[in-house]
Amino acid sequence: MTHPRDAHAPVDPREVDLGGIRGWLFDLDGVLTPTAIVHMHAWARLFAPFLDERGAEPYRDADYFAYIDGKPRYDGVRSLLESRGIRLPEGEVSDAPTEETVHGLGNRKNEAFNATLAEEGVQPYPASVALLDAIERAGGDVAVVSSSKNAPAVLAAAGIAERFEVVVDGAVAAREGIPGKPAPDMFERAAELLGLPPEECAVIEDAESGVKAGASGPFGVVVGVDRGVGREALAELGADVIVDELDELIPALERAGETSAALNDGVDPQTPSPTPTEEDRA
Ligand SMILES: O=P(O)(O)OC[C@H]1O[C@@H](O)[C@H](O)[C@@H](O)[C@@H]1O
Repeated sequence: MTHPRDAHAPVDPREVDLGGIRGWLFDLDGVLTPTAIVHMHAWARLFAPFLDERGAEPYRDADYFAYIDGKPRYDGVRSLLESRGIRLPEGEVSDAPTEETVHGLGNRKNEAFNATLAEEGVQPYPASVALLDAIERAGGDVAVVSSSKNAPAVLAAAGIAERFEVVVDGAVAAREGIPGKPAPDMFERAAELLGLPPEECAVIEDAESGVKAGASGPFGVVVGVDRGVGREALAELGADVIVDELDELIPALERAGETSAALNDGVDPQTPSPTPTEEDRA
């Protein structure tokens, strides 16, 4: 599938035009908190022995990025099983973690995830908090858009829950029947809840499925955060700008604020200030 962003080479984070952006739609795991790695390890704890017992091709970290990262829980299970040609009964959400069903396996992984979260806790990425602070100073709106049904628990554990009035997570998507990533719908719903057109919102994502979701919607800008997917892949998927850490966007955000303040004052920000006259100095 092609989409309008395919043709664009990513712009430098210092050069990106954030002038029209009023809303910021943040993925959670791997963007605000280093929990992508907790999810990744929990999936490995599920699938390494599971595939081994079946004599299937062994589980590798690359499988996480290709089939699971960013997708709703049971979609991740289905996608990985499909990659190995394994079919299991769907089962029910209420299945015990010991059941050999799609839902049982997903619930087994969820136990592993919650055990690690409880044991180790979680701290947000400092550079992501720095960007949140800068957005707050600039008067922007923020939302979390996460496939995870554990998003509220992760936000609370990281101490950043109160920063977000809008959270569109896996539970909200299931309740409202919103298609999960890589569809753009969860991000569009978050923009709607912020009361902003998607064109005035930035999508911030680290996962393939999430960048695809951003690039296939009408969002103002798609920011790819490289936490392992790789710059080249993020660019191919349609990221407009790629960063290692989110504080790299702060200069562009501050410049956009100065530009709009100058425009509001009727001053062309491109025009250098006139040389002060003797009168000015007096
Ligand atoms: O199982 P949960 O917590 O609802 O999360 C679903 C998915 O949420 C995403 O945010 C993670 O990137 C995935 O790794 C995870 O599988």
